[in-house]
Amino acid sequence: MISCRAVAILPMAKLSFVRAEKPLAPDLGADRTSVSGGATSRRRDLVFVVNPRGANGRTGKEWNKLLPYLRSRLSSDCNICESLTTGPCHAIDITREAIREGADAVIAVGGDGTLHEVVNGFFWGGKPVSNLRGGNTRTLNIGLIPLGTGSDFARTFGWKNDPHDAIERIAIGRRSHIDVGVITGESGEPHYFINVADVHLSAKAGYYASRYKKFRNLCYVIGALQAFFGHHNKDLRIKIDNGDWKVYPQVTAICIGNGKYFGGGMKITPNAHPSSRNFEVVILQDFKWYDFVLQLHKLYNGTHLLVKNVSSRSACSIEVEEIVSSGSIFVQSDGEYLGCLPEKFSILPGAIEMIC
Ligand SMILES: Nc1ncnc2c1ncn2[C@@H]1O[C@H](COP(=O)(O)OP(=O)(O)OP(=O)(O)O)[C@@H](O)[C@H]1O
Repeated sequence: MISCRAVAILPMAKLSFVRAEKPLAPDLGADRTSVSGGATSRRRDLVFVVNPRGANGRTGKEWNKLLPYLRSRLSSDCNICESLTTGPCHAIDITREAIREGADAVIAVGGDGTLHEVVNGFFWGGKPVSNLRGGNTRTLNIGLIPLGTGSDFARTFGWKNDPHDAIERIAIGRRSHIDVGVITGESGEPHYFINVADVHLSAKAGYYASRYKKFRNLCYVIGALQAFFGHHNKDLRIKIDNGDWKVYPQVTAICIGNGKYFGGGMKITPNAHPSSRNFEVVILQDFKWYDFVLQLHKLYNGTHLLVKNVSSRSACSIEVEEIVSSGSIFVQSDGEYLGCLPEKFSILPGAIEMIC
């Protein structure tokens, strides 16, 4: 499995923007002004970044079925550009290029992994990517047509994996500022997440789950059980909101929620919300595999915070490191393997405007 962190630091010359194979409307750069209802309004330039391999290939099939409806619903007001990803991390490059070209919105079509890459495409070298065409007052939006296996980010907003609902949201165009998480490790190169970042067992579970996507949401339970083989809870040093370092004994997992759900519907950080301007940090300690099995239903309905050895608090930043470095404690962000500890997780309040 590839971590996008390495790819995100490639020089721009190596990146390529794949234009729509079948542009549905005039491409970016065409005349963008239309008159509707007697008032002059500019046509919005929407770039759809589609992962055809999402949900074990179902995303690509659904997208093809969706195109005629999408065209009929949106193309009277919007220029539509579709760009299919060709492999992991490609959505980052497409997004950056689209923003530089002056897109009004980049819409992720796929699962949380695709959304995660699109979010990372909004940034470059620690700063937001800007429109190179300049000279206008556009606001840049991110959108989502959730068509993944877990599609956990969408659950926080109560959105279903129903692309018609998503197209309706895009057509209406209501927007809201949401927070973005930023992760900085030893390399210093920032990496961004929008939903949940997590450490240790759950991150390892996500790593394994990605091999079983053909089993749909069951892949996360299979991944978690596999992750318990050879798993050891670890004493970790944690610093919250730039306070003092504290040792947390026998940590099973640390979950840093901007959104509420991960693992295909587990309500792991039930008090988190992407517009709250902070994370909910949930720490599980001293869990054995049978605790996981016995408490699984509580993880799904969010009542696990009442279980012994589970703690929760809100925070704007959290740093986590091993006491004795082994380089074996997994970190994942939005369900994507990122690397190993140490890492610092901080919130960027209201960093992105989302079509909600
Ligand atoms: N063309 C491609 N071929 C293979 N893999 C791709 C391609 N485009 C993107 N990917 C990778 O596919 C992975 C999964 O994508 P995505 O998140 O959309 O679907 P999912 O895993 O089924 O959904 P979820 O993350 O919500 O469970 C991402 O890690 C992404 O890097």
